[in-house]
Amino acid sequence: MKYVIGVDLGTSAVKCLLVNQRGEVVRTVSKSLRTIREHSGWSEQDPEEWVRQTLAGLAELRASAEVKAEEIEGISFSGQMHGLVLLDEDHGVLRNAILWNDTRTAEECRDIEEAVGKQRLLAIAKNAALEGFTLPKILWVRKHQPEVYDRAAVFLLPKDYLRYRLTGRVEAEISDASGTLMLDVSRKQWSREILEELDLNPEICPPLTESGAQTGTLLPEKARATGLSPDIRVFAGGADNACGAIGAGVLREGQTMGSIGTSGVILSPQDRLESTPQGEVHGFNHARPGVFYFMGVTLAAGDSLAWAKRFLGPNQHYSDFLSPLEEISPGSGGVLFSPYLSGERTPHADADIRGGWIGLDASHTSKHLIRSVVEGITFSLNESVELFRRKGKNIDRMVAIGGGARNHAWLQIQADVFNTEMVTLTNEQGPGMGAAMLAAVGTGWFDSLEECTQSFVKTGKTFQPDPKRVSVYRELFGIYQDIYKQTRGLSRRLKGFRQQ
Ligand SMILES: Nc1ncnc2c1ncn2[C@@H]1O[C@H](COP(=O)(O)OP(=O)(O)O)[C@@H](O)[C@H]1O
Ligand SMILES: O=C(CO)[C@@H](O)[C@H](O)COP(=O)(O)O
Repeated sequence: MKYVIGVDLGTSAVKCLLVNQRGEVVRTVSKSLRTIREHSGWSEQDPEEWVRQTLAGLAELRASAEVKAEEIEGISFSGQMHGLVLLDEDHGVLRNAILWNDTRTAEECRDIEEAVGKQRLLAIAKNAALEGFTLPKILWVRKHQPEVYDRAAVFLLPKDYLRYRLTGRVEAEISDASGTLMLDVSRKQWSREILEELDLNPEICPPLTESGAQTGTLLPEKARATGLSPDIRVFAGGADNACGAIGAGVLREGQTMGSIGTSGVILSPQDRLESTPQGEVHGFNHARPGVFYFMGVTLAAGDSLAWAKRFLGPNQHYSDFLSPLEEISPGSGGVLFSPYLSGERTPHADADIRGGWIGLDASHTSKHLIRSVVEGITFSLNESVELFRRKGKNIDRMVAIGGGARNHAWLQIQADVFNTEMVTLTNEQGPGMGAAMLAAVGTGWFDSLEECTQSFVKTGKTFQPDPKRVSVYRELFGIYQDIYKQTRGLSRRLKGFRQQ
């Protein structure tokens, strides 16, 4: 039997999957990652920890599976998007990586809009200037840490850095590069225009590579450290959401994926990419060549649930913690939760908004709070679903992936709130599966991702919307939508009191 490995560098963990030629996941190893939050709105990780945990994960994967090193033919990567890793001339890391959910760069976003122009930015980069993207992070470092910036020779995105450390090759993969705000997304080239307007040296941008391209083999010392063959072929990989979509078989216009991981994502492929007038949804290059996708993001989706679990059920497994989903009725007894723990992206690109519960009374228990958190996360994602529908997309079937797809009661809530059929996968492994599929196609097992999908992607249970609950949720969603409008001013007034 032959095998490939998919590595997903997520936010909470790096996950390594060993997949055989039938698309069966033979082994998985997950190694947790620490996020550093020094100030409110900041979010960083240590790139060295990514490398250490990945090497440990790969070594464990190799040791626990009864396969010969030479049977593993390829490896590829998926990664959390947008994060900034700055390297010096010798490719040493200059500071902690600034992550996708770090919102310190509101000022730099306004600087970008002023220098490039909002409409021109949308025309080239297909996205509005948002705090999470890479370009404003580079400008923040230039402004606030000039001594670091002056030594910066090149930047890399998280999984591209990880791949560099395993292969020695410095390259930026296209689907991830489209999340930097520096790529001319249609042309698949770094945008000289954007870089020039912001007075950035184009050399800071690494050479580009396609998602399915081979980017070398493992460095001998990394092969020794992991027990893998130094001849294993390494393929570039993709942004985690692009890889999540590949793993879910979401490759074509007309299909939709709903992912609830640390963040929450609604993603739908596009043959052509016209930006929305104000960039309300993101537009990126898919890891399938020639295809793009629209995407809406809830910054703290699973993250909100994980936060609530820390004090409402720290020692419980998620299956027990989420038992109130079976016991409490839709609407959580009149309690609504807004999941703006890290600010928000879609549809309110607002770094200052903060979340909360509304409607509490003395009869409520922790069960109501837990259900309301799940409903609030789902309402927030429904804002993206509604935006897509307003853009003319027909969403009557959605493939569910990520941690949020592991709970049947939550999947039913998603079907009822989104008013769409929710489909699960029998071998759901998140973006790591998409990375493994890029390696499977790269090694020549299949002629195309479509062919690989037919053999690897297996759908499981489906959840149908219930018309009664759909109508209850429609009414609640209207109230939920008002929370943003009614609390925006309050969040701004509270800003000065946040932990700085
Ligand atoms: N069994 C479960 N049921 C429902 N939600 C879960 C479950 N396990 C994890 N989650 C949620 O999924 C999130 C992690 O999602 P995952 O896709 O594994 O991670 P990441 O975003 O880091 O790639 C957690 O924060 C949690 O909110
Ligand atoms: O910022 C985005 C997408 O624009 C996030 O989706 C990140 O890509 C992180 O993903 P997870 O760790 O939640 O998988």
